[in-house]
Amino acid sequence: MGYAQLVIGPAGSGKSTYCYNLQQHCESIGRSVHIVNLDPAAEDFKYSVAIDIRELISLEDVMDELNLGPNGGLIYCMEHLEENLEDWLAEQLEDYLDDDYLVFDCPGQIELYSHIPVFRTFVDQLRRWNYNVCAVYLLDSQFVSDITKYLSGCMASLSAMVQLELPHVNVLTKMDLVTNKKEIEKFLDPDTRLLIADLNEHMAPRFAKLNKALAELLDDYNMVNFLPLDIKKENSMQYILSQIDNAIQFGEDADVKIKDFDPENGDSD
Ligand SMILES: Nc1nc2c(ncn2[C@@H]2O[C@H](COP(=O)(O)OP(=O)(O)OP(=O)(O)O)[C@@H](O)[C@H]2O)c(=O)[nH]1
Ligand SMILES: [Mg+2]
Repeated sequence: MGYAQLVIGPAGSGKSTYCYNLQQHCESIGRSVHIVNLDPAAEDFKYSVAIDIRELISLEDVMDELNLGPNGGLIYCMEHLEENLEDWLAEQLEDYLDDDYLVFDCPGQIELYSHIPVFRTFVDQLRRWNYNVCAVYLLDSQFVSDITKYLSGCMASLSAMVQLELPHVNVLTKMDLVTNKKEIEKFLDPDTRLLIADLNEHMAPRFAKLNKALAELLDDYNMVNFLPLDIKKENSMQYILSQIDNAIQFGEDADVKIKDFDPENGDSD
C-alpha cells in the first residue's frame, strides 16, 4: 500500500511552498516523502524533485510547437500525461517502494479539476496501483478577506471534492501574513448560521434564499472546515500532516508495531 497527497488549489495559493515546507518538516523528523512535480509550467523549485512531469512534456515546447497559449497548452500537457499514465508514470513510480509516501504538486488552474477529467483519471489510476490518496486543497488566507470570497473559495474546493471523490483536507495558507488573526479564525470552523447572517447583512434581500441554500450545501458536505497553515510554526505543519495521515490511514501499521512492543505488556529487562 502506497500513500499520496494531491496538493491542489487556486494559482498562487501556496502549493509549491507547502510541498517544500512539508519536505523540510519530514526531513527534520526523519520521515521519508517524495515530491512529484505535476506542473508543466513550473520553473524552479525549492524542494528536491523525485519525479518531474517536465521530463515527459514541457509547457514551453507545447506552446512553441503547437502554437497554443498558456492555458490551452497546459490542458494539452495534462491530457498528454493522462494518456501516458500507464507507461511513463508507471515507469517513474517503479523506483519507489510499495509503501512510499508521495506528494503531488499540481498546477493551479481550476478548470483542470472542474472541466476536464484528467485528475479524476489520475487518481483512479493511483488507486488501482494501491495508493491511498488524500486531496489537500489550499486556499490563500489573504484571499479570504470577506465572506463572499470565502464562500467562493469553499465552492471551488467543494467542486474538486465532488469531482475527485477522495478524502479531502482544506488548508488556509499564509497565516504568517495575517495581521488580524481573530478576523480569520472565524473562517476556520464557522457556524453556517452565522455565515448566512453575515452574508445577508452584506447583500440585497433577494439573495437571502440563495445564501441559505449555499450554506446548507456546505453543511451537507461538511465542507466548511479549514486547517490553518503558518509556515513559521513547526507544529502547524505537524498538525496538518497528522490530519492527512489519519485520512489515508498512514501509520496504522506503525501503531500496531508500537503496541506489539508496548513495555507494559512486553518483556521487561
Ligand atoms: N508569507 C508567505 N508567503 C507564501 C506562503 N506560501 C506561499 N507564499 C508565497 O506566495 C507565492 C506563491 O506561492 P507558490 O507556493 O508558488 O504557490 P503555488 O500554489 O504553487 O502557485 P502556482 O503553482 O503558480 O499555482 C510565492 O511568492 C510564495 O513565496 C506562506 O505560507 N507564507
Ligand atoms: Mg506551484
